[in-house]
Amino acid sequence: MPPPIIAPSILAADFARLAEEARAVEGAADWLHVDVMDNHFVPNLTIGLPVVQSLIKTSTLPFDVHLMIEQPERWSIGYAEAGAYNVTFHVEAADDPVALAKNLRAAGSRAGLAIDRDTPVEPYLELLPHFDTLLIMTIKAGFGGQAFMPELLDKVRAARRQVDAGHLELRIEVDGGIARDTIEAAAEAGADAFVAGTAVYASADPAAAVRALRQAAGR
Ligand SMILES: O=C(CO)[C@@H](O)[C@H](O)COP(=O)(O)O
Repeated sequence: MPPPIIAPSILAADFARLAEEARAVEGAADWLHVDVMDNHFVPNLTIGLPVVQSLIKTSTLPFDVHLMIEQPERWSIGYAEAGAYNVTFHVEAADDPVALAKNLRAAGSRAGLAIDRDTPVEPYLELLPHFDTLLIMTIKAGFGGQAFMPELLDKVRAARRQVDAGHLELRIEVDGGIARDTIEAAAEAGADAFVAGTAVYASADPAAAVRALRQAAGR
């Protein structure tokens, strides 16, 4: 497996200082994870395209945009055109996930498929060749600071088997409750990209927290 990706989630950052908070993990993090929520797909509201368009200009980090929104077809391409490295939408919200993945790639970003807590992964494994990342929620999407759910790692194991059997170039990303005491189990299950909000931004030294997570991932 390739070296782990550590992606701090700005959901746990100070929203009045987003550019500074992004800079605080430059040099330590691999990607910056940006949670977009619309208060419909999930019962929470964060930021949208105009904020991401501005924030992306202030950072050297690749942006890993996680759309927790209805109608991802309407908004996804705008994030790709804004320069996002990876744009992930939820399978539960998309009408035609493969068509949207193709459109994202054509617009210049990587394409990610997200699976929420209550959605099985098996029906979607055959779609993986069309994607660059598979984001498996290890909580219910919507809020940071929730407890990691180890029982959801069975989905990671199933995805890892599929990725390895098909020799796919796809990152398996986990999101929710990832911290120094949970990241190793996620890595052992087969995840190779890790989103962490609270574990990074509740720390007095976010860059050091990222380095500690990388070490705890064990690879
Ligand atoms: O997508 C989400 C929440 O829906 C996550 O990205 C959270 O932001 C992760 O936060 P922590 O669980 O690490 O605090």
